[in-house]
This record gives sequence, structure tokens and C-alpha cells, in this order.
Amino acid sequence: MSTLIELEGITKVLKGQEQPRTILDGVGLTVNAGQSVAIVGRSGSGKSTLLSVIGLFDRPDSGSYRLDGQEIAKLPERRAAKLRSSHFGFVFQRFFLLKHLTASQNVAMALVNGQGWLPRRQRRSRVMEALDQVGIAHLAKSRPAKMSGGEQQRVAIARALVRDPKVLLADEPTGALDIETGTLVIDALLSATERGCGLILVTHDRDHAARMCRTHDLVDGVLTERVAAR
Ligand SMILES: Nc1ncnc2c1ncn2[C@@H]1O[C@H](COP(=O)(O)OP(=O)(O)OP(=O)(O)O)[C@@H](O)[C@H]1O
Repeated sequence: MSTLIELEGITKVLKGQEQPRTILDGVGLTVNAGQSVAIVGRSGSGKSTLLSVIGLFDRPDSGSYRLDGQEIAKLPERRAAKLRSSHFGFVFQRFFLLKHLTASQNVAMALVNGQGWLPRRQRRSRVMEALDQVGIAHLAKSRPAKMSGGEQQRVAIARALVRDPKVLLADEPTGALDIETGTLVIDALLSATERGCGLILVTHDRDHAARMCRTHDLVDGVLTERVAAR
């Protein structure tokens, strides 16, 4: 299985305060194609900061970050932005859907922004494939106000998947959902890994974390792989 993400000794320090604060402290993490990884940690432990570094919204202060074998820890923003849109899909706790657009129009927006206008028929088939993958093709013409929270989150996942990302980064995607609905959302995220996508899931939910290939604990910026109890 090909290695998508390799972090080694990643450090992030918050400056501009009385005392600099280390938010990520020598983080190492490897994610292969088709693998799912849970990141678990208390509030303020640095989980979102880690996802920001992995998703190239933020750069580490030191350490090595290889994406698809290419060292990118110090990449200038313009090149980072390109890699961000070609390699990553993002899912957040809030769905960030546009209320006046239907599910399929919301998903299609990701194609317009990322790759210019695709021919209409091609656009439509990719949008429908993404909605189908997360089990809500029948809601293509519905607007967010008519959908449940879990359905809206699955539209957001389809929007992340439609550009065929190599890695999905999901930050508390079930945080606003009940247990049953959250399980459907995790199903949708895991279905992407069956097609070779890597998945990094930040979650507080032990059951959701247990469904991933591995769980890593982040404690005060230090990431440790949890060894499964035998
Ligand atoms: N831009 C910033 N300015 C000041 N402090 C920041 C900034 N970004 C992050 N922090 C601090 O860094 C620490 C880690 O934040 P981060 O959001 O990564 O934690 P988290 O584990 O995702 O927390 P939560 O589960 O509450 O979302 C926190 O103490 C936060 O207050």
C-alpha cells in the first residue's frame, strides 16, 4: 500500500505570547492509502492544529512532512494551496452548506472552485456518484433545511469526495449528531477508504475511533499510537 502521509518530528510553537507555547511536540504519523486513523485527545491538546498542518493550512516550525513522497514542510503558500485542493478533502463539525442550493448544487460547487467548469454531463455524473457513495443520491434535489443533520453532513462528505481526494481530514464530523446518525456518517467516511482514500478522523467518540485501523492519542502536543488490548 502506498504511503500518503509521513510526518516526523513535527513541532508547532505558538509565539506572540509572553512565553512561546509548544502546541505540537515532535509528532510522527504515517498514513497509507486506504488506511483510517483516529486522533483522540482532550480539548486544547492540539488536534485541530495537527489537522491544519496536515491539510496545509498551517506550516510546522520544524520537522519533516512528506506527502506522496515529496517533502513539503516548507512549501510556499501558492504551491501548498494547489496541493491542498488536489490532495485533501475536509469535513468539519459544522456542515457549511449553502442554504439556498440543493444537495447536488452544494457538491458541484467543489468542482467549480477546484477545477474550473467541467462539461455539464461530466459534472453531473461525478456529483451523483459522490452523493451515491454516501447513500443520499435520492436527496440530490433537496435543500439543507429539509434534511436531517446526518444527511447534511453526508452532503458535506460528498462535497469533499467529489474531487477524488487522496486523504480525507475530518474534524469532529459527528460532534453535532446523535449516536445513530453519527454511525452513518462514519460509514460514509469509511466507504471512501475502501476506494483507497486515507482518512484522518479527529473524534471524542471511543466507538467511532475503534472503527478506524489505528488510534493515536494526542496529549499536550505529543502523539502516541494506542496499542490495542489483547
Ligand atoms: N491562533 C491561536 N492563537 C492562540 N492560541 C491558539 C491558536 N491556535 C491554537 N491555539 C491554542 O493551541 C492549543 C491547541 O489548540 P487546538 O485547537 O489545536 O486544540 P484541539 O485539541 O483541537 O481542541 P478542541 O478539541 O477544543 O477543538 C489550545 O490551547 C489553543 O487555545
